[in-house]
Amino acid sequence: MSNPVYLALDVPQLEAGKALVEKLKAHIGGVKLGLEFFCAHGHHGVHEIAHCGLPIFLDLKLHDIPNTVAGAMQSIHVLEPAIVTVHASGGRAMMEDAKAAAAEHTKVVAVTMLTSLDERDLKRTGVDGSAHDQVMRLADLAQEAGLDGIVCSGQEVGTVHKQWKDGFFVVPGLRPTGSSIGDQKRVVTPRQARNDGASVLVIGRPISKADDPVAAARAIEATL
Ligand SMILES: O=c1ccn([C@@H]2O[C@H](COP(=O)(O)O)[C@@H](O)[C@H]2O)c(=O)[nH]1
Repeated sequence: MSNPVYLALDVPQLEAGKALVEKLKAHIGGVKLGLEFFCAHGHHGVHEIAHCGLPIFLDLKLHDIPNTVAGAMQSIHVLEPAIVTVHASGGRAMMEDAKAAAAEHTKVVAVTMLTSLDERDLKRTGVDGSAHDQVMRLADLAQEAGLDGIVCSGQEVGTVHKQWKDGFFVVPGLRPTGSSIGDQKRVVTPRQARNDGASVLVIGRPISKADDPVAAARAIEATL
C-alpha cells in the first residue's frame, strides 16, 4: 500500500523546499503545493519539485465563474498534477466544467469547509447548522458534479465515506497526539483519519517545522 501522507510544502523559498522534499521523499507519498508556493514560484517551481519523482497535488482551491476555472484547469494540464482542488461553494456548474477541463489522470476534489473554521465561523458567513451538515451538503454537490472526491476534516470523513463509497477523500488539519494545533480548528490524528477512510493525509507544519523533519515523518508513518 502506498504512503498516504502528502507533505504540505508551504515554504516561500524554492531551494529550501527542494531540500526538504529530497530529505523526506522516502517517508512521504506525495507533495502538496499550495497558494504560497504557487504564487511565489509558478510552473517553474512545480517542475522543480516534480523532479523528486513523487505525485504532485496542486492545492489551488480554484473558485471563480465556470469559464475562468475551466481555463485555469487547462493552463495547468502541462504540470500533470495528480490532484487539484476547487471550492465546492463555487457551485455545480463550476465543478462540472473544472472536471471536464482537467487532464485525464488528474483527480479533481472539492474543498467543503476549511479545517481552520468551526461552527461559529460558519454562522458568521451566514450559514446556520453544523459543520457536519455543511460538509455533507457540499459533498453531495461535488458528487453530483462528477468530481473524484472532497477535502474535509477528519471529523467528517467517516460519515462522508459511508455515503460515497468510492470517493477520494483528502484530509488536512492533522495533528499527531501532543503536537500544537496552530490555526486549525477541526483536528484529528493521522491514524484516526486513515481509519475513518481518508485517501490522502495532508500534513505540513508537524513535519516541516519539526526540529527533525525526517524523524517526525517517520514517527507519523509508524502510527499508520
Ligand atoms: O480545509 C483545508 C484545506 C487545505 N488545507 C491545507 O492543508 C495544509 C495543512 O497544513 P498544516 O501545516 O498541517 O496545518 C495547508 O497547506 C493548508 O493550506 C487545510 O489546512 N485545510
